[in-house]
Amino acid sequence: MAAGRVDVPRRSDVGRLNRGHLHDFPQKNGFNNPSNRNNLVSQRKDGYDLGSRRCGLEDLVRVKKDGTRILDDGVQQPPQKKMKFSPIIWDLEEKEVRVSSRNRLVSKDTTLSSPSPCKFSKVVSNGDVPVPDVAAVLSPSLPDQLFQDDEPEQVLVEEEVVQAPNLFTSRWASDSDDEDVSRSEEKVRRSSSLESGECKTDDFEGDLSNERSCSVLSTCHDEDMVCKMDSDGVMDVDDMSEGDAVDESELDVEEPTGRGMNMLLGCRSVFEYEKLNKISEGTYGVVFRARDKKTGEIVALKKVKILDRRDAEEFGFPVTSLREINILASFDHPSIVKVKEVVVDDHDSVYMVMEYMEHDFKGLMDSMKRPFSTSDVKCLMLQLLEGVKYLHDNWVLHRDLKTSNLLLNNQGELKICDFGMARQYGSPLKPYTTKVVTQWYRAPELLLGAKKYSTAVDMWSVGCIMAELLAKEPLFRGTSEIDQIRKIFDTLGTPNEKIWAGFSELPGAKANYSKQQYNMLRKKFPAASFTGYTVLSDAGFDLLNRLLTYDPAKRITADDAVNHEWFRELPLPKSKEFLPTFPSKK
Ligand SMILES: Nc1ncnc2c1ncn2[C@@H]1O[C@H](COP(=O)(O)OP(=O)(O)OP(=O)(O)O)[C@@H](O)[C@H]1O
Repeated sequence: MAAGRVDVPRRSDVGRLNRGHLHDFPQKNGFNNPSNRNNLVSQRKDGYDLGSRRCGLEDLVRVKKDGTRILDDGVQQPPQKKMKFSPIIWDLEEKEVRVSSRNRLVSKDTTLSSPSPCKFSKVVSNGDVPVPDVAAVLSPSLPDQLFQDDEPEQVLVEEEVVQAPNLFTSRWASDSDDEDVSRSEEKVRRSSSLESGECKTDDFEGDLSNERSCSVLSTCHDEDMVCKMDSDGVMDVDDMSEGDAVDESELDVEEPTGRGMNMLLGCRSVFEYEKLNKISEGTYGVVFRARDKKTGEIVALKKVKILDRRDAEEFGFPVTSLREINILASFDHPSIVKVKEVVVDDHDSVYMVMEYMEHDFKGLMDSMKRPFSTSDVKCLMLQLLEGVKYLHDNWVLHRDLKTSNLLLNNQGELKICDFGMARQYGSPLKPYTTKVVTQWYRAPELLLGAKKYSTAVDMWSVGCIMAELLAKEPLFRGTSEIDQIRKIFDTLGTPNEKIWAGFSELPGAKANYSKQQYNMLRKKFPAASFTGYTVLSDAGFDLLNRLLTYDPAKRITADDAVNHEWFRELPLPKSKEFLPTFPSKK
């Protein structure tokens, strides 16, 4: 453990132990390794930073025996109040956008200090969907004057602060950062004289050499999305289409790291980068290849798509993008694409600056003549599973795992990208939208309309990806939802109550499906083949079968999949450096 760090037991450990569905899972051929309950420790040994957190508040917060925390200023904090994983704070009560004392974050962590050139715009509702007003993108370093007013008992404490790269301690900081920081702090202090901490920063513009304000980040509107706030004033961005519950119960999820907090604060200009070419244009963003003018480093710039700039006031900042920035900026794992910073342009368009990855697997496999070898696939699957395990350990569902969202660089590193559909989940499960996961990779429980689902939906997608990596073509290519279900049933057999308890109660289970009695998957992946089918050992097939298990409660977890026998039998997983290289896409 690094000096000055304290180890905080992770909630995800508790959750995993409580999930219990592993007990239902049939023990077969010894492939089902018991869940590694100590995986967090072992992960740290492997260099993954999952559990270690630096508590920057030791001397700021004293804890009474009953768990009540007492701040230095004497404010008592109710026991067990946790900050949710969100650097954005919303205020439902106030009509005007403002910094509310109720949303105060207290931190003595100077590494989290940053100027906060916030420029807030009003939130506009379309009248149908209740859109809450945005309070602020808060800087933990906002001066106390800003908060010295009402309701001290509701002060939120950021309990476990992780030291992490941020704009002001990273290489992105300019030489004059210290000066800029203190200057902008001074500006914020002055602006704090505004009523109730309203943060008006228009007059910062042009004052900070390399920064622009992030006005867009304070507005949120999406047809199907609303941003909920719990009683603590902490945002829970949610998708309200498809009858998602407005469950006010405390999700109470910890923030994986503290990085996200700072990403959204002071933004540099996109003109620090030279755009080279467009890589791709997706639903939520355009992705460019670009060069950092200072360092020459090649990066990927993902421009957040706002439907029509003229209507930006109306449409606001897409929630999917807020989610993505929130999550990506907070995570730090070798299998998750890194967001280096968030930048804006002259028109307040927002860009995520990401590490550049030369390939995505969809494009790659389209251009490959032959499929990956078994040891290549094992290497790739291990990286994917480690990434998914990290997400699930940190209470995040990706909900859109597919080959085009898996990137590969020339060092053989696989990274998961596109967290636009990702969201936190909690225990007990709440109903979520089922319109997630691109159809071909969508789990049967989603296709059949289950509103409560969990990590197993990602594991199904991983199964589809494993099959695709092996065969170089998608496993279930449905042309519609019903065709997707049909294709799955035709291959894996039509499910019933016996193999999937609760199946018959699913909304989609009432339809009259043709009865396919047998699981035909082995035919597609035989143990030996002279006909060109992809060969897969018994252990490999066992893993694939467990990933593609109907009953989500019995589907293998990322934790168990990482430890599956297949990865230990010959041929062993290739090491990353020996993966084949491919001509870089431009
Ligand atoms: N860091 C990166 N480096 C290189 N290419 C990237 C990077 N991030 C994304 N891309 C490319 O851009 C494509 C789209 O990215 P992403 O999925 O994040 O955008 P999106 O708008 O959410 O797309 P979609 O609508 O397909 O979900 C990826 O498939 C990949 O080809």
